Amino acid sequence: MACGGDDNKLSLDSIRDSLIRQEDTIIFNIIERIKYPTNPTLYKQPCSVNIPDFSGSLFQYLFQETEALQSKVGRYLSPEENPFFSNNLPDSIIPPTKCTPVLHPAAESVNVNEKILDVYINQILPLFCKEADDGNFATTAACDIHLLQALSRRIHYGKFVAEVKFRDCTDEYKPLILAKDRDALMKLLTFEAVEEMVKKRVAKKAMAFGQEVTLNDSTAKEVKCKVDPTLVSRLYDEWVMPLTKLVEVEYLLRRLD
Ligand SMILES: C=C(O[C@@H]1C=C(C(=O)O)C=C[C@H]1O)C(=O)O
Repeated sequence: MACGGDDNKLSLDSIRDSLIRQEDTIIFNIIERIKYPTNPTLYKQPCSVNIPDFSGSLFQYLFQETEALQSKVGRYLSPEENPFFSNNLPDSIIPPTKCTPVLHPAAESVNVNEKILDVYINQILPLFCKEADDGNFATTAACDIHLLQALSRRIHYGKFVAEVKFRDCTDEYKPLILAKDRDALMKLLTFEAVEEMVKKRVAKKAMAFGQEVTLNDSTAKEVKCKVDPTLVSRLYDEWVMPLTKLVEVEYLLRRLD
């Protein structure tokens, strides 16, 4: 999706297919993260160890350093990737690929990662994980980073969704953008039937991906699931879809700049 070239390739169906595939990544990453408890010490600011020139949490330190390294090898040249810590990110040593951009240039200024991080630490982790510290901080942070990057990619995909919706129905979107009418934009871009399907599908996937696989069916005990499917459905209902729609609105408001 990063490169355009042939505008006809950009369709709501192909973008929705990508969102469906991204569900798999998110659910597998949740299953990995919830092997560990919340580990609140990891997110405590300032952290208990002394890190020169750094006053944030151990998690922030690990995440910031991970992003800096990934930035050097071009991660944030992709319009699908949005950094959590954009201050002082090092330049890429890899040159950008030459392609026609799909998104309006103002897309770069839409970034809701601060909100994602806040909701993740304060609401999502306590919902999915046992409240405790087990000391596995580096491994837990590695799982967090994978999951947060997958959530961020999915949520910021709202920019592509909004671009296609705008191209498909420009006459309907234009007056609402000019009037800066957030509520009407939100209403126009919302497809409730699609959202209902998403909630049902992610619950079904959570059930399938979280199953214990045994070789001998006759000795299999009652089906145990590694992640509660209703929680995955709730994650999408309360945070993933609302934040995707927020990104859509923010992008559309800048679409005519
Ligand atoms: C992403 C879309 O826009 C909105 C957000 C959705 C989502 O985050 O899954 C689903 C339907 C729409 O209300 C879409 O139309 O597919």
